[in-house]
Amino acid sequence: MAGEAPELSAQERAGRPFPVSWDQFHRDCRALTWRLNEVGPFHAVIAITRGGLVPAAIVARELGVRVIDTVCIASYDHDKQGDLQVLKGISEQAMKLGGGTGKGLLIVDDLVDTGKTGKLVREMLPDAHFATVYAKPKGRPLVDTFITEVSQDTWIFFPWDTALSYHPPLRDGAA
Ligand SMILES: O=P(O)(O)OC[C@H]1O[C@H](OP(=O)(O)OP(=O)(O)O)[C@H](O)[C@@H]1O
Ligand SMILES: O=c1[nH]c(=O)c2nc[nH]c2[nH]1
Ligand SMILES: [Mg+2]
Repeated sequence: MAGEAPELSAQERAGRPFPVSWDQFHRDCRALTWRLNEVGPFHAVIAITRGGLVPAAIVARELGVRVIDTVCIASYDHDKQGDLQVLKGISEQAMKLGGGTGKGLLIVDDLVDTGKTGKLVREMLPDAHFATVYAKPKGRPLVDTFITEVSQDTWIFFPWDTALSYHPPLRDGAA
């Protein structure tokens, strides 16, 4: 409609950038595992793809868990959230390991933002433990264990989505 403000993407609404390096991400995943080690043992790790694949590999390695399954969910197209689509559900074998309710299973994702993705997976596995590396306030109540909370107006830039590039000096107006 004429005069209507254009819709802002999640990233535009989230004014503060929070870039995370591979090094930092690895350290944060290890810190997450220290906490999870007190909660387990776990029969299997369920990674919420795609972002959950990277922390799931690191956490599973540290915890000595070799059974890893995926639940494949798409919601953001870059930084715009649409309807959640479950592209692949949890395998029958992993469901069995969790007694049908997820008991003894560990769900891993890179972050919770609005909490929509986490809520959907929790409904599939109500008794599973849900861990993320980062959490924003809206999604935080859904998570059992996380490492770093960032404000809702922050956009986290993960190392697999970014590359090194030139940054102008602060005095030239760089943020
Ligand atoms: O709490 P929410 O608002 O639901 O957002 C969190 C989800 O968004 C991102 O996934 P995305 O849908 O971008 O897919 P991807 O993991 O394949 O990048 C992120 O990896 C979480 O899974
Ligand atoms: O790379 C990302 N950074 C974020 O802060 C975020 N929130 C939802 N989905 C996200 N993806
Ligand atoms: Mg994701």
